[in-house]
Amino acid sequence: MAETPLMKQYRQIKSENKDNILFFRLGDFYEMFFEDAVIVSKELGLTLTSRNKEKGIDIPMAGVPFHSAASYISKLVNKGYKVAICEQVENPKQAKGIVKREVVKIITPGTVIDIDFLDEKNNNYLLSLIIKENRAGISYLDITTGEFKTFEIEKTKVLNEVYKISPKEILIEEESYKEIRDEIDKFLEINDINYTIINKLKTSEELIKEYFNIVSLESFGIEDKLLSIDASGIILKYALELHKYNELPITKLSYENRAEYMELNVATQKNLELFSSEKNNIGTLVWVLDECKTAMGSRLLKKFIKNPLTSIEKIKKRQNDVTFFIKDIIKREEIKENLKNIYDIERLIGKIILGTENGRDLIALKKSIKSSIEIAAILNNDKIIKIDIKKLDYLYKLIDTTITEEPPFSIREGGIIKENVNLELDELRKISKNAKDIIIEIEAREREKTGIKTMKIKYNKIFGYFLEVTKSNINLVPDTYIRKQTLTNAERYITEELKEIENKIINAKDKIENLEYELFKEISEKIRKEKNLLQQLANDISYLDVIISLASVAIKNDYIKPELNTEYSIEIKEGRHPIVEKLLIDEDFIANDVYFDREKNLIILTGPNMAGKSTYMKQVALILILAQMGSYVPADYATIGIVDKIFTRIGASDDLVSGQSTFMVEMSEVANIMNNATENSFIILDEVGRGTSTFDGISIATSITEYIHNNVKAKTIFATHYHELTELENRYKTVINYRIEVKEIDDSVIFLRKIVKGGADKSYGIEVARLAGLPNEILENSRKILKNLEEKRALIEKKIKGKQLALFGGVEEEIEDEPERIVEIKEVVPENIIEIIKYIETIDINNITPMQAINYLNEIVLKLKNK
Ligand SMILES: Nc1ncnc2c1ncn2[C@@H]1O[C@H](COP(=O)(O)OP(=O)(O)OP(=O)(O)O)[C@@H](O)[C@H]1O
Repeated sequence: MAETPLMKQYRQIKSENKDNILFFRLGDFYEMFFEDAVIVSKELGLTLTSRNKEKGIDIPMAGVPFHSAASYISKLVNKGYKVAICEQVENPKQAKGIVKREVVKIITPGTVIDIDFLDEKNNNYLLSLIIKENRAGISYLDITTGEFKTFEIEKTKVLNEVYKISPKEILIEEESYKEIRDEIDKFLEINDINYTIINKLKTSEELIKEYFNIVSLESFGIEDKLLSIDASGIILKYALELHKYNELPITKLSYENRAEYMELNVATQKNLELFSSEKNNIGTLVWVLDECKTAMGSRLLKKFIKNPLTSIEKIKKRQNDVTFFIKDIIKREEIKENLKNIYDIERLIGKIILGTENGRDLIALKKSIKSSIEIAAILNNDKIIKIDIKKLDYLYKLIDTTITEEPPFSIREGGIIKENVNLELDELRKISKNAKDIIIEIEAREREKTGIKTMKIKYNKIFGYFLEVTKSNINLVPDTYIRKQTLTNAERYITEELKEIENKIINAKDKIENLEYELFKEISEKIRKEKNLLQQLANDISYLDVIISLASVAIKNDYIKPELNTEYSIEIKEGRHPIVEKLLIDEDFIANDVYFDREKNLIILTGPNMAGKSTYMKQVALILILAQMGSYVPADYATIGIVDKIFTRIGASDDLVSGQSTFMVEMSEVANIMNNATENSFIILDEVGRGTSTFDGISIATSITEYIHNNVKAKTIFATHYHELTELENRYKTVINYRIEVKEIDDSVIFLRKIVKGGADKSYGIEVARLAGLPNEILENSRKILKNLEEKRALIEKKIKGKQLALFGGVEEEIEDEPERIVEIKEVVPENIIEIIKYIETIDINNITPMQAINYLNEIVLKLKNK
């Protein structure tokens, strides 16, 4: 069979939407064909059918009903697909030939506007990226709230910033993509972010000016930021095209100076468990801090957490606001009650601008405005937020006097507009309301006239209103009645008068619906005019919500106000880990101090597995983040010199995904830290060097510590199993040893969780194994082996030390010209230690040089490898 006109139309539209799944409107359904049908049937579990054969081949087809399409679309978009919605754009009854169809919008993961399908506590960002030489321009937009920001940074920091923003979709300029393809491909895959490669715009500046109706970019502070201009142009064009140049809720573009925020790289953001990309945030910092009453507040709180400040004035402003609400319990609690009644104003105003609002949205807005006005009254002269009450009051009254309290979901149904708003509407309503009375009147009159006492006026969908007369009375029916239907016991008639009334009722209903729709849109338009005010209100309310949440959390968890300054030193007394302390059920959290100044800035932390080393280090980092975001902190006392960056090297969580060896990942992260940390940074190193053999590990750990001491000078905590590292305290003035105290009773250890001065002398691995439930037999055997090993090791160490043959430091210095030899000593796994010891013991250790010792070790390794 030849191609039908409909399929011809389909093909034409599909050819312009190759990258999108085409939802093709056919009556009450959206149909997908060919490849699209196969994809959606798989992704949405729809039945795959087929349409009349074309050239002898079945056309695969799948469809969803129009009224429930939104949830299907959102599922597809969440899976990363782009969906083009193709509608019938003329009335099928009036169409000559095939109905005209057009794509009216395209929905992509970063441009979803249907907020019912978005997570309310997370922004839905679209981000654009452009790179030139070693600089990058980034813009990001949440189309549901209108937030549109841009900044420029060094190219090396792109991924850190993108991870902070966590966009749903990225637009990457073509040349830029080529440049960073290797890094970004992996990153996008791991973090499940969709991307589109996009051409640079030649007219970014013009587009921005035209969209915002401004003559110069100066008002946005980006007149000389060429990369930002290009990145913003890309986003704006993309969003406008997808929404077919309808008005978007974007009212301004702001330039962000990223240097005002603490730098946190991707690994650090993950390691510190600030937030989770999942909905479930349990065990994260957000989980502890989020007592916000509004979704807007929760979204802003996440931004605070990801972006601790570095400017002391700005931190203090927030801190003072938190303090205000800690002190004024009455205002705090009263405002909280009001916040509970505030809806997502940010997204409501977005809907109004996009034209997707309904009556319920206006009622939600009204209630939110009412509570906001009450909040303003409670705050009175306390200048925490600056709301223009007069204008808000006008908007409140506008909605209150016009929109019914419980409007229907659809704005086409009527029942939205109150009485006394519009004369014509009231008249029409009267007609429709009176219709029933008129019908009753007619019934009475006709009974009287004909003498048929049992005659009734009834209604059904086919005939509308009709008169029903029982068979026994048929002879009394006048000629003017028009017979419509015969039943067993009765006849049904209509009259001219009844038809007339019926038309009036139907007409009135249509007119009411149309008029209500028009009036509704007029009211929306008036609200839309105040979008700047409402966006400002949304900002103020979210800020207030976050500040009050921080105050409530501080009180509930017994936090204190940290002192902040621009000095180098940090002192925290009785600090606690904000998350772990909340997760402990049977145990109390043991608080610990930390102290850094220029004289002592490098802590070597030893202690058994599971004693609490990671907890301690992370708690220091988290307290810094809390302090610099303006929050109170879990401690008894804290004075904090502001830090510019926090770095962490912890664990091996990413290794599985990236495909690199654990050691490689570890070393590249350490390299990144060494290259980027400044003396104002704070560094956590957990077990660095563990990814390779003991000997290499110790050498590398040692030289890292030395490098930090000599060059970086950042405040650092280095947790390690290598007690050998504790010797550095003797060599370097700024190094200080701490350990986590344990108490040994017979064969078991009790973790005291207290940090004390000095290094640990063993690692208690077997004890931890016992706690983990390893069978006794294995434990006993391990203890014997360990004892044996320790004796031999002590013996060898004595011999080696006697000849300045320490396995680090000394050796390193002597073989400096051949550093690669150290690296060769790999893969010496603990099980092989006995063999190594045996081998070493055959050597006359008193008569060899350090170089020879290294050579011997290499030989051993080779032997073991070849075994
Ligand atoms: N200060 C503390 N007070 C109470 N419990 C603590 C404290 N610190 C740690 N813990 C508990 O001990 C557990 C282990 O702590 P952590 O992971 O910090 O140990 P670790 O020394 O880093 O271990 P490993 O070396 O095996 O990584 C925590 O999950 C927590 O339950």
